[in-house]
Amino acid sequence: MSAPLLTVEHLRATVGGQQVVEDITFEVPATGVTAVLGRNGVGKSSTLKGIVGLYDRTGTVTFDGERIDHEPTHRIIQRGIAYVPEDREVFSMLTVEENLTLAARQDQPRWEFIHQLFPELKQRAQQRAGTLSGGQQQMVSLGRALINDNRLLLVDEPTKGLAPKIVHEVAAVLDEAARTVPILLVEQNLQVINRLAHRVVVIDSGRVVHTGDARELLDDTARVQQLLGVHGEATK
Ligand SMILES: Nc1ncnc2c1ncn2[C@@H]1O[C@H](COP(=O)(O)OP(=O)(O)OP(=O)(O)O)[C@@H](O)[C@H]1O
Repeated sequence: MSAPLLTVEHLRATVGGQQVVEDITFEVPATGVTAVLGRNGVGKSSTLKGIVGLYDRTGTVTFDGERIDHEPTHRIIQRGIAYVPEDREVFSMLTVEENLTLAARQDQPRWEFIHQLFPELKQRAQQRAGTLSGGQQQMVSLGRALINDNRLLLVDEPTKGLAPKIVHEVAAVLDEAARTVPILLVEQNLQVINRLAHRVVVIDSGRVVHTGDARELLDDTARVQQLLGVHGEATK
């Protein structure tokens, strides 16, 4: 693996006094998709929130050689780490275009890239985001991250609750985006992992229990069953 872009060491996170991440250590390379896997409630989302400072955390997080674990979230975002939350936070009363414009931090928002990735968002530019389908809102949410020239994307369960056809579309967008920016992806759908992920980090009870090549893990159905409690065929 080339030099990591993000290094997480002994990350521990708490929210409301409750410990939600025990002791997480892993690296994210500077290219490709690194998937965070694990059963429900093991601390995947909390790990992303700890990295971007949305939950109180201790431990060391290094981004491109610099410590970011004491920085506030807005400073981390300014460094070029985009965070796409699980619940598709869009401003429902604002239009698609307004949602995207508000997210643009840089002098030259990447409108062309966004419209190429999401032709539908161009057609629906004047529609209020709250009236979009779940899949379309997910596209807005991803668009809000991709409109900036970010250096790393943290994406939390982007296909959750979406119809299979839309899951496929979201995966296609992430696949395309991953050619331009590395992605740390929390995802439960193993077909999506199979399509996108190069490396995997498996969490159980707030700790990392496996890291390695995505294909190697997915080809080992017994190990998938052991680590994730799902049948290996779910990856096909
Ligand atoms: N804001 C919060 N308040 C209280 N408990 C929380 C909060 N966030 C997370 N937790 C708890 O921390 C644990 C880990 O949650 P987290 O959402 O990180 O897991 P996850 O692996 O992402 O799960 P899922 O796959 O179900 O989204 C769970 O027991 C959860 O209930």
